[in-house]
Amino acid sequence: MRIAVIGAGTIGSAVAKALAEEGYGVVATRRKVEKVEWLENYGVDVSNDNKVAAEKADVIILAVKPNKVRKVLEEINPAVEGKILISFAAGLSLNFLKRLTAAKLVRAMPNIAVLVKESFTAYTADDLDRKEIELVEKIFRAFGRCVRVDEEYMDAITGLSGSGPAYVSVFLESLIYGGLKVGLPRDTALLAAAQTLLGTAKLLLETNLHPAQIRDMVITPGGTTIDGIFELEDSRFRTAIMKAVDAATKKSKILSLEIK
Ligand SMILES: NC(=O)C1=CN([C@@H]2O[C@H](COP(=O)(O)OP(=O)(O)OC[C@H]3O[C@@H](n4cnc5c(N)ncnc54)[C@H](O)[C@@H]3O)[C@@H](O)[C@H]2O)C=CC1
Ligand SMILES: O=C(O)[C@@H]1CCC=N1
Repeated sequence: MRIAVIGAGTIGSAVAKALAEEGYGVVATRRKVEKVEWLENYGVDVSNDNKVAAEKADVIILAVKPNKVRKVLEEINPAVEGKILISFAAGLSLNFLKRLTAAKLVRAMPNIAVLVKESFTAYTADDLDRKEIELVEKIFRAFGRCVRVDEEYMDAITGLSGSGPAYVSVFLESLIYGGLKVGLPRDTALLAAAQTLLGTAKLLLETNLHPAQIRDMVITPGGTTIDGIFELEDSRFRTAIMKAVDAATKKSKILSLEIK
């Protein structure tokens, strides 16, 4: 099984590395190939020839920015005809992609936690049989969890889990700042914030507890936490997060309209 990752930038190079570590034969392409030579240390072949990379691959992962997709597909067609092509491009629908290629299309949205093999990857596909879906899911599971969704949810997934690590990082940074404000050493504040996030996520995933239940377990009546929660509510923290997901989802919905 040979996989070509076309466009080894931030997400593409993370995926190429993860797949090579899981034993796949991987070629990663980028125009300035010297910027991805470090991937060779992980067993990834690197190239600036998209066409040859696609020709030699069984599965193609397209990890260029949405506005480069048309140009790259013009270049790698017909080498991808009938092969599985997984697009990571935000906002580009299966129908949009179908007009550009005769590959068997998968529209997928991973996130940057690919780097530690903890991505949440949602995907949608129309034309793949059961064996091909199994193959695609095996690829996604090499760098985290995956879920198949109806295409109508892909923009919302983009706004939530695709962009999510950025929001969570802002939250983490804010927790760290809070720790610094009340006098914690930097390294202690960072570890306290990150481990608290990790532990809470694990608690949620490993039990059937709803976040509201976890919140209530932490709030001792008349204790310390409720004073912190009061400030979050007063600052409309939840509204801010909901607005972030909503805005990124809307952007995903209009992205393909902006692309010629
Ligand atoms: N960064 C992220 O966390 C996520 C990004 N995505 C999607 O992945 C795609 C890439 O995003 P990023 O990695 O953030 O962008 P990026 O800009 O870091 O990576 C794109 C790479 O493609 C390369 N490239 C451009 N034209 C090329 C060509 N003709 N041939 C070969 N390589 C070419 C660029 O040099 C660049 O290294 C986008 O479509 C984005 O929507 C999806 C999920 C998460
Ligand atoms: O910001 C972006 O457009 C990409 C898609 C999801 C995460 N990064």
